[in-house]
Amino acid sequence: MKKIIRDTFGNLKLATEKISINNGLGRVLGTDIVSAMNVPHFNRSVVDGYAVKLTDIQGASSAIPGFLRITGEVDMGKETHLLLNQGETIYVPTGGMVPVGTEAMVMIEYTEKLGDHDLAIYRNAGANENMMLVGDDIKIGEVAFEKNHLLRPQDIGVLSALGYLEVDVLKLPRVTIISTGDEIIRPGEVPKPGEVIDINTPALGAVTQRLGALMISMSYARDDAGVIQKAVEAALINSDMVVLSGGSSMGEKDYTVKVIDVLGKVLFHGLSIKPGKPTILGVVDGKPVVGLPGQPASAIIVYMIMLREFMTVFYGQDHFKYQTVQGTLMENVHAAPGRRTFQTVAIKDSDGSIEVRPTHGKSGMITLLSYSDGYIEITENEEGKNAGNFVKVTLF
Ligand SMILES: Nc1nc2c(c(=O)[nH]1)N[C@H]1C(S)=C(S)[C@@H](COP(=O)(O)OP(=O)(O)OC[C@H]3O[C@@H](n4cnc5c(N)ncnc54)[C@H](O)[C@@H]3O)O[C@H]1N2
Ligand code: MOO
Repeated sequence: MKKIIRDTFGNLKLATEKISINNGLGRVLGTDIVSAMNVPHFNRSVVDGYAVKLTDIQGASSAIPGFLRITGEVDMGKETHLLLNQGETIYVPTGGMVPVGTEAMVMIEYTEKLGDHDLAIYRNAGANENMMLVGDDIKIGEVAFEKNHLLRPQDIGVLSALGYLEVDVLKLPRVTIISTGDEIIRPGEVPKPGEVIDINTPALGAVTQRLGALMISMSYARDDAGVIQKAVEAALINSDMVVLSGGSSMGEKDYTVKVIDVLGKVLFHGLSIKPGKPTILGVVDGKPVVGLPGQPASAIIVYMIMLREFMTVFYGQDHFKYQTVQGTLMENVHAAPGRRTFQTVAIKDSDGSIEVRPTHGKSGMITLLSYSDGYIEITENEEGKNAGNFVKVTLF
């Protein structure tokens, strides 16, 4: 699946848009960010203390202090034109600009004022100690971030330090989710026997959001090839990806694969995974059209796995790694032979060691996922896992 997604859609490019850096959290950079300035752009003190020449306090200690003449004080936030000469010292507050000639800063607690103009210093210092020099943080011309970098809170801080108010980011991939099925009714409606309140659209929308994409629309289609085809065509106008829920199997009224076949090309119908065997992937107008199994737990798990691959393609980087924890399996787990099994599990922290227990239920049960914390993967070549095995859990 990974390979087919990368080979077919590897060239899909998202347009960029300019946004305020204050809305940048979780967005992906559309350009390299090259620093147009040095940060800091003046030599500054990182302590409240006194500017010194190294030789003036060489060998100074609590027993034998160095004595210096105080010739001035730097004002916070102002440029200083003071000059530090041999035998002199100048007070500089934390963050203040250090005078030309300063070789180190000594913290105020290692000094003692003797009258208004004399200072005893009770320790020595190394070159540039307690100072931040021009460009120490970021140098002019330096690439602060490369294109496709995912912005975290600290990165927003870097952008602000570099003078950015706005930044170019990749547009969020737009996804339309279409739930198919004659039995599906909208959330909020009261189901008659045989009808089912839609679970998948809201849940898949939330997966979309969590993975950094945008659900632009959700719609419903009856089990009718013409209706589904029209819904897909309409969705493709404004979407980067279309997701159909239900109708992926072999039933008489399972039209997803037929519709993709008419509009474009079916890349695969069926994956050797459990759950999610009947999953479909197609391409229409160069865009992915995904057919998810209708069973809610299957649809959600398969979508989490597939969308992550698509986001890697869209954003050019694997930003959306799911978190994993390792723990000890507490019960034997059997796998479907020849299929990669995604076994849902619950985890419990027992005195610092993680206990992993399989959760059981039918893939039509949405609570199977809500009382699970994640899943373990059992490869197609394994028959299962045994109690006592150390396993990796991918968290939901
Ligand atoms: N003869 C076979 N039958 C089935 C097979 C098979 O290989 N041969 N595979 C089974 C597996 S596995 C799955 S998964 C399902 C997939 O079926 P579809 O993708 O065609 O989905 P539907 O038939 O439309 O629905 C299945 C089930 O899920 C409920 N559903 C559908 N959409 C929603 C929704 N939006 N919200 C809540 N629930 C939904 C639907 O009512 C059905 O109960 O096929 C098996 N059958
Ligand atoms: O493979 Mo279906 O997706 O078991 O529920």
